[in-house]
Amino acid sequence: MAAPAAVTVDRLSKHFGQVKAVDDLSFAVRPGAVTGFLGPNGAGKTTTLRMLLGLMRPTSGRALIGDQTYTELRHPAQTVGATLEASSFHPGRSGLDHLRMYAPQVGVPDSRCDELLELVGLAEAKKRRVGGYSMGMRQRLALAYAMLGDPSVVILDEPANGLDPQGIVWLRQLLRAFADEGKTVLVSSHVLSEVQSTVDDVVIVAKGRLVHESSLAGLRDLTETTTEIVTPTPDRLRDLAQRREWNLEEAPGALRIHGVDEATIGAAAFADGIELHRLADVGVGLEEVFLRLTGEPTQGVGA
Ligand SMILES: Nc1ncnc2c1ncn2[C@@H]1O[C@H](COP(=O)(O)OP(=O)(O)OP(=O)(O)O)[C@@H](O)[C@H]1O
Repeated sequence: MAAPAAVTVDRLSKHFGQVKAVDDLSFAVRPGAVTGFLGPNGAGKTTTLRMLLGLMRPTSGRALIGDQTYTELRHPAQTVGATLEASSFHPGRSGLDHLRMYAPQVGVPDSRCDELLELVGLAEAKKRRVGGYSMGMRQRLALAYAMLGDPSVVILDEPANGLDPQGIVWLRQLLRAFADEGKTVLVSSHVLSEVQSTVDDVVIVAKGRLVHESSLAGLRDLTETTTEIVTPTPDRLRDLAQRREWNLEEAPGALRIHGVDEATIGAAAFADGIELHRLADVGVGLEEVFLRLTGEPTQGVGA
């Protein structure tokens, strides 16, 4: 039997006057995996996370950690760690002071603060004032803050913001390690490419509503491989496609083969001595699938 969902959003809505920031949204997030919470700017991600963390009351519906709302949790810091407010640190205080002030509330010793600052790569900067931290350093501090109580659910709002490429690789490994420990990891982003090598599952929202929920593999199933070929000897290519049982389609001045990539077609054409003047991937990639789902205009593809 699958483990019960660690985060459940159930028919959740939040309206600000006429604006339906979150509109009858339902999804579930499982433990032991990294889930991407994705959608364009203004899709309602932060509003959803704020309701999940008890920072905002829903207009209707429920946002649950386990089977409780955040405000019902007996040990919130040990249950959920979040980085919603990465910019709200006091500029005059050091990173270490921030964690030390919070440690007694969470019930952990000061030594845990040093350990965590080491884990997030801030050991050398821990005594510097946060006002002098870069955006990426603040993200790292926010992560240390979230992890202080060793929570089983980790909720991160755009955690890659401000991180350099090495920082992004580091973050990916850290999130993977959390998931491998059995933690529930929910990470929001407005860019699929930023998280696609990190996440196991995706929850995609647009205009406050759910537009897709599946594994990343399930999202990949919506992609289409189509290769366009221009050759001076199209009959020979038609013959090759027939022998290989490829799905070939006639296009103006070109041939298109569905479900077979450029490398496979190029190699087969080369083996048969067929001259090619063009061999191009014209399919629908993961990013395009995401843009279509979220209703963003895409170039050259009917959305
Ligand atoms: N306190 C508020 N008062 C009025 N409208 C709000 C408030 N908070 C959010 N909104 C509106 O709700 C919608 C969803 O905003 P939200 O910040 O949740 O989106 P998001 O998906 O997190 O976007 P981004 O990726 O830009 O952070 C937007 O139209 C936003 O303007």
